[in-house]
Amino acid sequence: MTQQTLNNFQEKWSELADVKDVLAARDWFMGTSGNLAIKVNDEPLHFLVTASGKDKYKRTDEDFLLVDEAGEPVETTHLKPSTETLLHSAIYNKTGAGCSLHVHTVANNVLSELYGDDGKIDFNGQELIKAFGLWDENALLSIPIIANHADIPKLTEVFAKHLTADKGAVLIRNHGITVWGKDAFEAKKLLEASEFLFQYQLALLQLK
Ligand SMILES: CSCCC(=O)C(=O)COP(=O)(O)O
Ligand SMILES: [Zn+2]
Repeated sequence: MTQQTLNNFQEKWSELADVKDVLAARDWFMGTSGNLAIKVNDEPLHFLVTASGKDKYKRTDEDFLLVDEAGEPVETTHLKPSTETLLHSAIYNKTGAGCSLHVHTVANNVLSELYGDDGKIDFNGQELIKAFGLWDENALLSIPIIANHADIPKLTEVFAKHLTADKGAVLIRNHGITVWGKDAFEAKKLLEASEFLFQYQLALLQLK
């Protein structure tokens, strides 16, 4: 590893660890759920992904491991990449994204079930859709909802159909949300904006 590669690796590790701490403070990793990834190198494609099954509320030296474009560890390790690494691989293989985040929350699960049969949930007239770059007064943010296939290659195949832009979000029914953006800042912004919109919609439905 050259000094530059090492510096980049450490920088990306620390960026992802900082995002993980903020999401943990929001209590978005219940029961070891969730996984996070950040691209470290384009060619060959290498990205850091959370190790599977860890308590993501803790910060340790074994939180992430480096994997290749197929989601396989780059070096021999006792750590297992996230069971959902293939979703992150698909993001980096099909888009120009640099960071991808997946969390399970009560709000995203309840809404994915309520709107699951529609295959999407729409938001308009909401200030926070601007986080997705939608600034027009009549702009519509439509977040796709896909079935939660237990078979991860199958889930990835369905998920990958929605990887049509360098930033976006997909809800997996009764499972969670995956967002991606050009870097950690953008991915975190999209995740927070999505969760704000979900919490708002849930609160509104409860008042009706
Ligand atoms: C215990 S949560 C079920 C698996 C899951 O959906 C998830 O997000 C966490 O899996 P990982 O292998 O990334 O820890
Ligand atoms: Zn999950």
